[in-house]
Amino acid sequence: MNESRKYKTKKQVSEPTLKRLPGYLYFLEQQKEEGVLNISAPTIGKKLSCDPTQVVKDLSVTGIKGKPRVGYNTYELIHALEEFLGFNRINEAFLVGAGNLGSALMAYQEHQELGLKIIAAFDTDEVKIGKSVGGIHILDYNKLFTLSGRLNVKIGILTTPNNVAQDVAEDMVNCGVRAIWNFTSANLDLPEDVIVQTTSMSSYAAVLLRRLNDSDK
Ligand SMILES: NC(=O)c1ccc[n+]([C@@H]2O[C@H](COP(=O)([O-])OP(=O)(O)OC[C@H]3O[C@@H](n4cnc5c(N)ncnc54)[C@H](O)[C@@H]3O)[C@@H](O)[C@H]2O)c1
Repeated sequence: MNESRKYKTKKQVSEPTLKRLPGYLYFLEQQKEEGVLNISAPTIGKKLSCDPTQVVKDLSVTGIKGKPRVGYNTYELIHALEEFLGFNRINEAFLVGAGNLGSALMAYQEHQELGLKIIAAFDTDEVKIGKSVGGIHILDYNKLFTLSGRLNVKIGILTTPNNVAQDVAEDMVNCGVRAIWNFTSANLDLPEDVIVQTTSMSSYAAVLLRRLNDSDK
């Protein structure tokens, strides 16, 4: 890869673009498996229902440019996307709240392919403490404070009940966490420099149901 190539800083990249990038990567990996060496923006756009101009704009964040009549080199683009998204680095994460959803996330090892590795889970429930799910130990929540100093983990996954989410999130931040993947419905109030990504299944369900309802009219 060209060492002089400069990535745009992620702050300049819009959230819709960032959300589309993993989809491009997934599609390109499929194409690589099928032996496709070069691929054009219109081909990518057609498959992913995206305007080719938008595809070119999105992929430009990696610093890779397609060649006229040839397109992108599949391998080069995959590598650049992985590097841009941080998928080829392993980022360690804590999970707090090893209940139904937390356990499902712990058992879902494919997160590692996205560069995210849950190294420990914490819970207050004595029945769960000491057990493990997907090879990940569930530890006493009180140990979060002592262990975080040693482990220097920057990512926290929040899967507690909503009513304790704010307190737990504040604890995570006090333990050095800089980015929280929030699965609760709580609207977290945290310092501005903390990155919070909320995955609210209820809002996705609301959009789905509303669209279904509209399409029936
Ligand atoms: N289960 C789902 O499919 C689902 C879907 C969407 C959203 N959510 C959201 O995810 C969150 C968890 O849901 P769930 O169904 O897994 O609940 P759950 O009750 O099964 O799990 C919550 C876990 O958090 C632990 N916990 C409670 N207080 C704690 C604290 N102060 N510190 C550390 N751990 C604590 C509990 O012991 C329990 O193990 C909720 O906010 C819920 O709204 C769940």
